[in-house]
Amino acid sequence: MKKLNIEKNKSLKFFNAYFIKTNAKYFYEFKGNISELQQILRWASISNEDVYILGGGSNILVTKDKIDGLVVYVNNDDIEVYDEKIRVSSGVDSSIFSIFAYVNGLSKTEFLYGLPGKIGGAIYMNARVYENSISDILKKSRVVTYSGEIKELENKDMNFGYKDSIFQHKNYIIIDSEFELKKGDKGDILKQMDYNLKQRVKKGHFDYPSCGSVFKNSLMDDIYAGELIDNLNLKGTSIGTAEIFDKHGNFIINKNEANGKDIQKLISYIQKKVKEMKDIDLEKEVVIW
Ligand SMILES: NC(=O)C1=CN([C@@H]2O[C@H](COP(=O)(O)OP(=O)(O)OC[C@H]3O[C@@H](n4cnc5c(N)ncnc54)[C@H](OP(=O)(O)O)[C@@H]3O)[C@@H](O)[C@H]2O)C=CC1
Ligand SMILES: C=C(O[C@H]1[C@H](O)[C@@H](CO)O[C@H](OP(=O)(O)OP(=O)(O)OC[C@H]2O[C@@H](n3ccc(=O)[nH]c3=O)[C@H](O)[C@@H]2O)[C@@H]1NC(C)=O)C(=O)O
Repeated sequence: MKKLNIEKNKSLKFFNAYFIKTNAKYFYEFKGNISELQQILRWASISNEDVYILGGGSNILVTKDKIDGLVVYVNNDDIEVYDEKIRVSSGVDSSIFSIFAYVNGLSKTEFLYGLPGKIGGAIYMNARVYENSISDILKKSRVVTYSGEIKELENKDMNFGYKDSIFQHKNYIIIDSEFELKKGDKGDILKQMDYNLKQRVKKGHFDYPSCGSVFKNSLMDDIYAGELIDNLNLKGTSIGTAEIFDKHGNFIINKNEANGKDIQKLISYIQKKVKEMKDIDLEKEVVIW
Protein backbone atom coordinates (compact mmCIF):
# COMPACT_ATOMS: atom_id res chain seq x y z
CA MET A 1 0.00 0.00 0.00
CA LYS A 2 1.22 3.54 -0.83
CA LYS A 3 2.49 5.49 2.21
CA LEU A 4 -0.20 7.85 3.53
CA ASN A 5 0.50 11.55 3.11
CA ILE A 6 0.15 12.40 6.80
CA GLU A 7 2.30 14.64 8.99
CA LYS A 8 2.74 13.85 12.67
CA ASN A 9 2.78 16.25 15.62
CA LYS A 10 2.04 19.31 13.47
CA SER A 11 1.84 22.75 15.10
CA LEU A 12 -1.53 24.44 14.50
CA LYS A 13 -0.55 27.81 15.98
CA PHE A 14 -0.79 29.54 12.60
CA PHE A 15 -3.89 27.59 11.53
CA ASN A 16 -6.26 29.13 14.10
CA ALA A 17 -7.34 32.77 14.32
CA TYR A 18 -6.60 32.98 18.06
CA PHE A 19 -3.01 31.78 17.45
CA ILE A 20 -3.36 29.25 20.26
CA LYS A 21 -0.43 26.87 20.53
CA THR A 22 -1.39 23.24 20.00
CA ASN A 23 -0.19 20.25 18.01
CA ALA A 24 -2.20 17.81 15.90
CA LYS A 25 -1.31 14.15 16.43
CA TYR A 26 -1.94 13.59 12.69
CA PHE A 27 -2.40 16.25 10.00
CA TYR A 28 -3.46 15.80 6.38
CA GLU A 29 -3.66 18.67 3.88
CA PHE A 30 -6.44 17.97 1.37
CA LYS A 31 -5.52 19.61 -1.93
CA GLY A 32 -8.28 17.99 -4.01
CA ASN A 33 -7.27 14.34 -4.32
CA ILE A 34 -10.55 12.70 -3.27
CA SER A 35 -9.37 9.08 -3.49
CA GLU A 36 -6.44 9.94 -1.19
CA LEU A 37 -8.87 11.63 1.24
CA GLN A 38 -11.12 8.55 1.20
CA GLN A 39 -8.13 6.30 1.91
CA ILE A 40 -7.03 8.49 4.82
CA LEU A 41 -10.54 8.62 6.30
CA ARG A 42 -10.74 4.81 6.13
CA TRP A 43 -7.38 4.60 7.87
CA ALA A 44 -8.62 6.98 10.61
CA SER A 45 -11.74 4.90 11.07
CA ILE A 46 -9.81 1.61 11.34
CA SER A 47 -7.27 3.24 13.67
CA ASN A 48 -10.04 4.71 15.84
CA GLU A 49 -8.70 8.25 15.40
CA ASP A 50 -11.16 11.13 15.83
CA VAL A 51 -11.45 13.37 12.76
CA TYR A 52 -11.35 17.19 12.93
CA ILE A 53 -12.01 19.36 9.88
CA LEU A 54 -10.05 22.57 9.59
CA GLY A 55 -10.77 25.40 7.16
CA GLY A 56 -9.45 28.91 7.82
CA GLY A 57 -9.48 28.27 11.59
CA SER A 58 -11.43 31.50 12.11
CA ASN A 59 -14.21 29.95 14.18
CA ILE A 60 -12.46 27.37 16.36
CA LEU A 61 -11.19 27.74 19.89
CA VAL A 62 -8.44 25.29 20.76
CA THR A 63 -8.41 24.37 24.43
CA LYS A 64 -6.14 21.31 24.37
CA ASP A 65 -2.35 21.12 24.17
CA LYS A 66 -2.70 18.27 21.74
CA ILE A 67 -5.44 17.49 19.22
CA ASP A 68 -5.60 13.76 19.71
CA GLY A 69 -6.68 12.58 16.27
CA LEU A 70 -6.50 13.38 12.57
CA VAL A 71 -6.86 17.00 11.46
CA VAL A 72 -7.95 17.28 7.81
CA TYR A 73 -6.92 20.73 6.58
CA VAL A 74 -9.22 21.50 3.65
CA ASN A 75 -7.07 23.47 1.21
CA ASN A 76 -8.36 22.58 -2.27
CA ASP A 77 -8.52 25.75 -4.33
CA ASP A 78 -10.20 25.20 -7.72
CA ILE A 79 -12.68 27.81 -8.85
CA GLU A 80 -14.53 27.99 -12.18
CA VAL A 81 -17.28 30.14 -13.66
CA TYR A 82 -20.10 29.01 -16.01
CA ASP A 83 -22.46 31.82 -17.07
CA GLU A 84 -23.99 32.99 -13.79
CA LYS A 85 -22.75 30.01 -11.76
CA ILE A 86 -19.49 29.50 -9.89
CA ARG A 87 -18.19 26.11 -8.81
CA VAL A 88 -15.76 26.56 -5.92
CA SER A 89 -13.66 24.25 -3.76
CA SER A 90 -14.12 24.42 0.01
CA GLY A 91 -10.52 25.50 0.61
CA VAL A 92 -10.96 28.84 -1.20
CA ASP A 93 -11.03 31.88 1.12
CA SER A 94 -14.44 33.54 1.27
CA SER A 95 -12.90 36.89 0.20
CA ILE A 96 -11.11 35.31 -2.78
CA PHE A 97 -14.43 33.80 -3.89
CA SER A 98 -16.00 37.26 -3.66
CA ILE A 99 -13.15 38.84 -5.69
CA PHE A 100 -13.47 36.08 -8.34
CA ALA A 101 -17.20 36.77 -8.66
CA TYR A 102 -16.51 40.51 -9.01
CA VAL A 103 -13.85 39.96 -11.70
CA ASN A 104 -16.43 37.95 -13.63
CA GLY A 105 -19.07 40.66 -13.24
CA LEU A 106 -21.21 38.56 -10.87
CA SER A 107 -23.05 40.00 -7.91
CA LYS A 108 -24.45 38.43 -4.67
CA THR A 109 -21.18 37.49 -2.94
CA GLU A 110 -20.25 41.03 -1.85
CA PHE A 111 -21.23 40.21 1.75
CA LEU A 112 -18.50 37.56 1.88
CA TYR A 113 -15.75 40.09 1.21
CA GLY A 114 -13.70 40.60 4.37
CA LEU A 115 -15.28 37.58 6.07
CA PRO A 116 -12.52 35.46 7.62
CA GLY A 117 -12.36 31.75 6.78
CA LYS A 118 -12.94 29.51 3.79
CA ILE A 119 -16.01 28.52 1.80
CA GLY A 120 -16.36 25.09 3.53
CA GLY A 121 -16.39 26.75 6.97
CA ALA A 122 -18.80 29.42 5.76
CA ILE A 123 -21.28 26.76 4.58
CA TYR A 124 -20.86 24.76 7.83
CA MET A 125 -21.73 27.92 9.80
CA ASN A 126 -24.23 29.30 7.24
CA ALA A 127 -22.19 32.52 7.27
CA ARG A 128 -24.37 35.55 7.65
CA VAL A 129 -23.61 39.22 7.26
CA TYR A 130 -26.62 41.35 8.12
CA GLU A 131 -29.49 40.17 5.89
CA ASN A 132 -27.38 37.90 3.66
CA SER A 133 -26.64 34.25 4.36
CA ILE A 134 -24.54 31.90 2.23
CA SER A 135 -27.55 29.56 2.03
CA ASP A 136 -29.33 32.21 -0.12
CA ILE A 137 -26.88 31.69 -3.02
CA LEU A 138 -25.74 28.08 -2.59
CA LYS A 139 -27.20 25.55 -5.03
CA LYS A 140 -25.49 22.27 -4.14
CA SER A 141 -22.41 20.77 -2.51
CA ARG A 142 -20.39 17.62 -2.94
CA VAL A 143 -19.39 15.97 0.33
CA VAL A 144 -17.36 12.99 1.51
CA THR A 145 -18.66 11.20 4.60
CA TYR A 146 -16.20 10.17 7.32
CA SER A 147 -16.66 6.59 6.06
CA GLY A 148 -15.39 7.72 2.65
CA GLU A 149 -18.66 7.82 0.66
CA ILE A 150 -19.20 10.67 -1.87
CA LYS A 151 -22.63 12.35 -1.88
CA GLU A 152 -24.20 15.36 -3.55
CA LEU A 153 -26.55 17.50 -1.46
CA GLU A 154 -28.99 20.08 -2.80
CA ASN A 155 -29.55 23.28 -0.81
CA LYS A 156 -32.86 21.94 0.53
CA ASP A 157 -31.08 18.85 1.97
CA MET A 158 -28.72 20.98 4.07
CA ASN A 159 -31.27 22.05 6.73
CA PHE A 160 -30.06 25.64 6.83
CA GLY A 161 -31.16 27.93 9.64
CA TYR A 162 -29.68 30.96 11.37
CA LYS A 163 -25.98 30.00 11.80
CA ASP A 164 -26.97 26.34 11.40
CA SER A 165 -26.63 23.61 8.78
CA ILE A 166 -26.71 19.83 8.51
CA PHE A 167 -22.89 19.87 8.67
CA GLN A 168 -22.98 20.82 12.36
CA HIS A 169 -24.86 17.58 13.04
CA LYS A 170 -23.40 15.05 10.54
CA ASN A 171 -19.90 13.81 9.83
CA TYR A 172 -19.52 15.19 6.30
CA ILE A 173 -16.60 17.01 4.69
CA ILE A 174 -17.75 19.59 2.17
CA ILE A 175 -15.50 19.27 -0.90
CA ASP A 176 -16.89 21.76 -3.40
CA SER A 177 -20.06 23.69 -4.14
CA GLU A 178 -22.02 25.42 -6.84
CA PHE A 179 -23.36 28.93 -6.37
CA GLU A 180 -26.10 30.64 -8.36
CA LEU A 181 -25.23 34.33 -8.83
CA LYS A 182 -26.46 37.22 -10.96
CA LYS A 183 -24.78 39.56 -13.45
CA GLY A 184 -24.23 42.99 -11.93
CA ASP A 185 -22.55 46.31 -12.49
CA LYS A 186 -18.87 45.97 -11.57
CA GLY A 187 -18.70 49.48 -10.11
CA ASP A 188 -21.66 48.77 -7.81
CA ILE A 189 -20.25 45.39 -6.77
CA LEU A 190 -16.89 46.91 -5.88
CA LYS A 191 -18.51 49.74 -3.95
CA GLN A 192 -20.47 47.26 -1.81
CA MET A 193 -17.39 45.09 -1.19
CA ASP A 194 -15.39 48.13 -0.13
CA TYR A 195 -18.21 49.24 2.21
CA ASN A 196 -18.41 45.78 3.83
CA LEU A 197 -14.67 45.65 4.49
CA LYS A 198 -14.60 49.19 5.88
CA GLN A 199 -17.47 48.35 8.28
CA ARG A 200 -15.49 45.41 9.64
CA VAL A 201 -12.33 47.48 10.06
CA LYS A 202 -14.35 50.22 11.77
CA LYS A 203 -15.89 47.75 14.23
CA GLY A 204 -12.40 46.50 15.15
CA HIS A 205 -12.76 42.98 13.69
CA PHE A 206 -9.07 42.87 12.83
CA ASP A 207 -7.62 44.75 15.83
CA TYR A 208 -6.73 41.61 17.82
CA PRO A 209 -6.71 37.86 17.22
CA SER A 210 -10.26 36.58 17.78
CA CYS A 211 -12.87 34.28 16.29
CA GLY A 212 -15.45 37.00 15.75
CA SER A 213 -18.80 36.36 17.42
CA VAL A 214 -18.45 33.93 20.30
CA PHE A 215 -22.22 33.47 20.81
CA LYS A 216 -25.15 33.20 18.43
CA ASN A 217 -27.80 35.88 18.54
CA SER A 218 -31.35 34.86 19.36
CA LEU A 219 -33.06 36.42 16.36
CA MET A 220 -36.53 35.08 17.25
CA ASP A 221 -36.42 37.08 20.49
CA ASP A 222 -34.52 40.04 19.01
CA ILE A 223 -31.60 39.39 21.36
CA TYR A 224 -28.15 40.42 20.18
CA ALA A 225 -25.47 38.73 22.25
CA GLY A 226 -23.09 41.68 21.86
CA GLU A 227 -25.68 44.21 23.05
CA LEU A 228 -26.69 42.00 25.97
CA ILE A 229 -23.09 41.58 27.19
CA ASP A 230 -22.48 45.30 26.68
CA ASN A 231 -25.60 46.28 28.68
CA LEU A 232 -24.46 44.06 31.54
CA ASN A 233 -21.20 46.06 31.60
CA LEU A 234 -19.07 42.98 31.04
CA LYS A 235 -16.83 44.51 28.36
CA GLY A 236 -13.20 44.73 29.46
CA THR A 237 -13.52 41.73 31.81
CA SER A 238 -10.45 39.55 31.47
CA ILE A 239 -9.08 36.19 32.53
CA GLY A 240 -5.33 36.03 31.99
CA THR A 241 -4.79 37.89 28.71
CA ALA A 242 -8.18 36.90 27.25
CA GLU A 243 -10.54 39.88 27.33
CA ILE A 244 -14.09 40.81 26.36
CA PHE A 245 -13.46 43.35 23.60
CA ASP A 246 -14.27 46.93 24.54
CA LYS A 247 -15.50 47.63 20.97
CA HIS A 248 -17.88 44.63 20.77
CA GLY A 249 -19.39 42.61 23.61
CA ASN A 250 -19.63 39.40 21.55
CA PHE A 251 -15.90 39.26 20.82
CA ILE A 252 -13.28 37.78 23.10
CA ILE A 253 -9.83 38.90 22.08
CA ASN A 254 -6.38 37.45 22.61
CA LYS A 255 -4.49 40.45 23.97
CA ASN A 256 -1.16 38.69 24.29
CA GLU A 257 -0.44 34.95 24.02
CA ALA A 258 -3.76 34.07 25.73
CA ASN A 259 -4.36 30.41 26.29
CA GLY A 260 -7.45 28.60 25.07
CA LYS A 261 -8.50 27.49 28.54
CA ASP A 262 -8.67 31.12 29.75
CA ILE A 263 -10.83 32.05 26.74
CA GLN A 264 -13.09 29.08 27.53
CA LYS A 265 -13.33 30.18 31.20
CA LEU A 266 -14.35 33.67 30.05
CA ILE A 267 -17.04 32.13 27.82
CA SER A 268 -18.44 30.18 30.81
CA TYR A 269 -18.23 33.31 32.98
CA ILE A 270 -20.31 35.30 30.46
CA GLN A 271 -22.88 32.49 30.17
CA LYS A 272 -23.18 32.30 33.98
CA LYS A 273 -23.60 36.08 34.39
CA VAL A 274 -26.16 36.34 31.57
CA LYS A 275 -28.14 33.45 33.05
CA GLU A 276 -28.06 34.96 36.56
CA MET A 277 -28.89 38.49 35.51
CA LYS A 278 -31.22 37.95 32.51
CA ASP A 279 -32.22 34.28 32.67
CA ILE A 280 -31.00 33.81 29.08
CA ASP A 281 -28.97 30.81 27.87
CA LEU A 282 -26.38 32.06 25.38
CA GLU A 283 -25.52 29.45 22.74
CA LYS A 284 -21.91 29.29 21.54
CA GLU A 285 -21.14 29.96 17.88
CA VAL A 286 -17.43 29.16 18.20
CA VAL A 287 -16.49 25.48 17.87
CA ILE A 288 -14.42 24.18 20.79
CA TRP A 289 -11.54 21.81 19.95
N1 LIG B 1 -18.89 37.19 10.56
C1 LIG B 1 -17.65 37.13 11.03
O1 LIG B 1 -17.04 38.14 11.25
C2 LIG B 1 -17.01 35.81 11.29
C3 LIG B 1 -17.64 34.68 10.88
N2 LIG B 1 -17.08 33.44 11.09
C4 LIG B 1 -17.81 32.28 10.55
O2 LIG B 1 -17.18 31.06 10.73
C5 LIG B 1 -16.81 30.50 9.44
C6 LIG B 1 -15.52 29.76 9.70
O3 LIG B 1 -14.83 29.39 8.50
P1 LIG B 1 -13.40 28.70 8.60
O4 LIG B 1 -12.45 29.59 9.28
O5 LIG B 1 -13.04 28.23 7.24
O6 LIG B 1 -13.73 27.42 9.50
P2 LIG B 1 -12.90 26.81 10.70
O7 LIG B 1 -11.62 26.26 10.20
O8 LIG B 1 -12.85 27.76 11.84
O9 LIG B 1 -13.84 25.59 11.08
C7 LIG B 1 -15.02 25.78 11.81
C8 LIG B 1 -15.80 24.47 11.82
O10 LIG B 1 -16.31 24.24 10.52
C9 LIG B 1 -16.22 22.89 10.18
N3 LIG B 1 -15.64 22.85 8.83
C10 LIG B 1 -14.69 23.66 8.29
N4 LIG B 1 -14.48 23.36 7.00
C11 LIG B 1 -15.32 22.33 6.70
C12 LIG B 1 -15.58 21.55 5.52
N5 LIG B 1 -14.93 21.76 4.37
N6 LIG B 1 -16.50 20.56 5.61
C13 LIG B 1 -17.16 20.32 6.77
N7 LIG B 1 -16.97 21.01 7.91
C14 LIG B 1 -16.06 22.00 7.87
C15 LIG B 1 -15.36 22.19 11.24
O11 LIG B 1 -16.22 21.32 11.96
P3 LIG B 1 -15.76 20.10 12.93
O12 LIG B 1 -15.13 20.73 14.12
O13 LIG B 1 -17.07 19.48 13.24
O14 LIG B 1 -14.84 19.22 12.20
C16 LIG B 1 -14.88 23.30 12.12
O15 LIG B 1 -14.95 23.09 13.45
C17 LIG B 1 -16.75 31.70 8.53
O16 LIG B 1 -16.91 31.46 7.22
C18 LIG B 1 -17.94 32.47 9.07
O17 LIG B 1 -19.15 31.87 8.70
C19 LIG B 1 -15.88 33.31 11.72
C20 LIG B 1 -15.21 34.42 12.17
C21 LIG B 1 -15.73 35.76 12.00
C1 LIG C 1 -18.90 38.40 13.67
C2 LIG C 1 -19.66 37.44 13.22
O1 LIG C 1 -20.86 37.64 12.57
C3 LIG C 1 -21.55 38.81 12.81
C4 LIG C 1 -21.63 39.63 11.55
O2 LIG C 1 -20.33 39.99 11.13
C5 LIG C 1 -22.46 40.89 11.84
C6 LIG C 1 -22.66 41.74 10.63
O3 LIG C 1 -23.51 41.11 9.78
O4 LIG C 1 -23.76 40.48 12.33
C7 LIG C 1 -23.74 39.68 13.48
O5 LIG C 1 -23.11 40.36 14.56
P1 LIG C 1 -23.94 41.27 15.51
O6 LIG C 1 -25.36 40.80 15.54
O7 LIG C 1 -23.23 41.34 16.81
O8 LIG C 1 -23.92 42.64 14.73
P2 LIG C 1 -23.69 44.09 15.22
O9 LIG C 1 -24.34 44.96 14.22
O10 LIG C 1 -22.25 44.29 15.50
O11 LIG C 1 -24.49 44.19 16.62
C8 LIG C 1 -25.90 43.95 16.71
C9 LIG C 1 -26.56 45.00 17.61
O12 LIG C 1 -25.97 44.98 18.91
C10 LIG C 1 -25.49 46.28 19.26
N1 LIG C 1 -24.24 46.12 20.06
C11 LIG C 1 -23.26 45.29 19.59
C12 LIG C 1 -22.08 45.15 20.32
C13 LIG C 1 -21.94 45.89 21.52
O13 LIG C 1 -20.92 45.80 22.21
N2 LIG C 1 -22.96 46.68 21.93
C14 LIG C 1 -24.12 46.82 21.22
O14 LIG C 1 -25.02 47.52 21.63
C15 LIG C 1 -25.23 46.99 17.93
O15 LIG C 1 -25.26 48.38 18.07
C16 LIG C 1 -26.35 46.43 17.07
O16 LIG C 1 -27.53 47.15 17.30
C17 LIG C 1 -22.94 38.43 13.25
N3 LIG C 1 -22.89 37.69 14.51
C18 LIG C 1 -23.86 36.85 14.83
C19 LIG C 1 -23.69 36.14 16.13
O17 LIG C 1 -24.84 36.60 14.12
C20 LIG C 1 -19.25 36.06 13.32
O18 LIG C 1 -19.95 35.22 12.81
O19 LIG C 1 -18.20 35.79 13.92
